[in-house]
Amino acid sequence: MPKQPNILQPLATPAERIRNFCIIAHIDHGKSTLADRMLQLTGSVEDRVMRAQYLDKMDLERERGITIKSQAVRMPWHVNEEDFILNMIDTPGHVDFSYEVSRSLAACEGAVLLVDAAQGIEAQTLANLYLAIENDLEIIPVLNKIDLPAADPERYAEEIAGLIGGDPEDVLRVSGKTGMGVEALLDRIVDRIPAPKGDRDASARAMIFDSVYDTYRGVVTYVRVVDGEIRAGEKIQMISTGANHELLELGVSSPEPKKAKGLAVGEVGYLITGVKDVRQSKVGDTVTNATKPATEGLPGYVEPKPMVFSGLYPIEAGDYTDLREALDKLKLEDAALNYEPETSVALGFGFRVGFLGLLHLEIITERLSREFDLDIITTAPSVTYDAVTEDGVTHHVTNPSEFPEGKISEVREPIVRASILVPKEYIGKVMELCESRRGSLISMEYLSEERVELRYTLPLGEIVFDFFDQLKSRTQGYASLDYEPIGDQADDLVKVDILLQGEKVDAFSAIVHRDSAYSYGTMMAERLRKLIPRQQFEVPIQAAIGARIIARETIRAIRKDVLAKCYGGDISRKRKLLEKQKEGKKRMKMVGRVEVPQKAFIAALSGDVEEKK
Ligand SMILES: Nc1nc2c(ncn2[C@@H]2O[C@H](COP(=O)(O)OP(=O)(O)OP(=O)(O)O)[C@@H](O)[C@H]2O)c(=O)[nH]1
Repeated sequence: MPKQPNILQPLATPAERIRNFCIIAHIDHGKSTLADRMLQLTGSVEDRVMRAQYLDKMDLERERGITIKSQAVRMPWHVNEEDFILNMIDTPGHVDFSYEVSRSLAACEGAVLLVDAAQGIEAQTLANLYLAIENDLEIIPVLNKIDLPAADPERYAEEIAGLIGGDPEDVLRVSGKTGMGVEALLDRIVDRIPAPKGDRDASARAMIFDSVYDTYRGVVTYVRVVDGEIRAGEKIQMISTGANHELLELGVSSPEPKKAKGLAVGEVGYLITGVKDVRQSKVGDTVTNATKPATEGLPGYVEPKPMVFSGLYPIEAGDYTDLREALDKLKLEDAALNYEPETSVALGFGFRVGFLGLLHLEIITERLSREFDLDIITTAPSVTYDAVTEDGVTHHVTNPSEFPEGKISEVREPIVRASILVPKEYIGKVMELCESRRGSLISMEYLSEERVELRYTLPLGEIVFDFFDQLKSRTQGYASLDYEPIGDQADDLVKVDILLQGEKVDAFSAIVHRDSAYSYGTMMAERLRKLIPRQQFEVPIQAAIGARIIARETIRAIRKDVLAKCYGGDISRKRKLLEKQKEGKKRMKMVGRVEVPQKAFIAALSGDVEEKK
């Protein structure tokens, strides 16, 4: 008798036995813990080797408890006498990575909507739910953490049913921690989520939903096959660039990588082509067979676009080359990271770096310090402005110091639509904050008796700074925020320069609304007055819009004579003091005639200001 193909093996699994799903949840609602239980229950990971948050491979992720990179896992599940393959696609939870989230969702037919039974729906639950609905996914609502004493499943089941329709009784109740209800959830995934559909005889079309750089294996590209099949050993083509690549390895993660003969319609797996850089294998792109390429890519491909820019400078000038090398390395694994060299009077040689958002910035700077042991200073994050000069030319400004001089007819800035969820008693405080940041209210909607969703349009430049911290502190941590860019808009924006004895200090230039120009100018001038040591002459510190001075502080003159103290004393002590002064000078930057310790610049940027002695 011919041997039956084992349908649990890749390439042999018929599409109708596959279920592709993801888990969407707000941060900390227990996605990773639930994924761990699923791995255990399906026998994908033995109890012996199970460790908490198995799928969060990066140390930094585990420590911060956030998921940065999505991964896919293939798990067998047996129900009603039949074998199935469940592909769980992990999605990053944060707004900065929403494009990656949308691609992960597009690789699935269904989504488990996971909500903490003690917290209820939060902003990221909603944002991801909307994305899942846009992608036509079947939604399976689930309340998690029902083992918690504070859990209130009845109340939140109502809230969820009110949001997505259906019966509150239909909302599953599980505990990722104890494993309660998780088997029933796996059964329901098989039952409710549609099997993938595709044309097995067509040229291959597989969507890249993740691309990860691995030091040992090079770039590992995760794909979901939509049509046709990809076989090990063949040549593949990237549709966006037309580039052909040799397929060195193909396989599935179960969850450890396992080589396979191929991937057919509906399957999820990884490809290794030997490319060195994730830019050659971009999220959203379509992979096809090089010999019989599909003519059209799958819809939805977008180039990642940096939204927030900041200058990164080594604190020790000698670390510049190390910083460049570190950025070059990070770029291999991060297609959204962009940078170019930049010099600043105040901070020396560094880089202008583009990020997807603030969390992205934070992750990169933290990795530079932890993994590369670099001490760096970042300038205040800024967005991209379009400044139109009177001659009709548009200047794309990612660094305030590049803002064009002379008459400007219009300045446009990026705008986002923000959704903020808060308990109703904080509505007033949130509105106050949004209004102080030039927000305009679009709508206000009660999700339940307690909770409200406020929608605002806000300039991105107003929220990149400390908006989230402000929001949290005004609502005792209860508010959650999500936003998406919706284009740009003109406003009365000006560049404020800070001058030391008439010389501009580039690192402190900022583009702000005219109404905030004065407060920005006085704040920076005051900080610098406190931080810069007295010189042998008087030093004016000014804030200016163009040629117009809007604020002024003065550092009074002093004659700093180090030798005065040892008048008549012994010569070796005098020499020592002179040496010491020379040492100190090395760390000084000259702005015109003014000597400024680099420390002062750093402190002024970070707001860490103590009055000098
Ligand atoms: N009591 C209880 N705690 C849980 C349960 N599931 C998760 N937790 C805890 O909730 C916290 C967050 O869980 P994670 O699994 O890290 O949450 P996550 O949603 O993956 O978080 P992100 O990756 O940051 O989005 C951890 O401290 C878990 O131990 C549960 O069912 N019951």
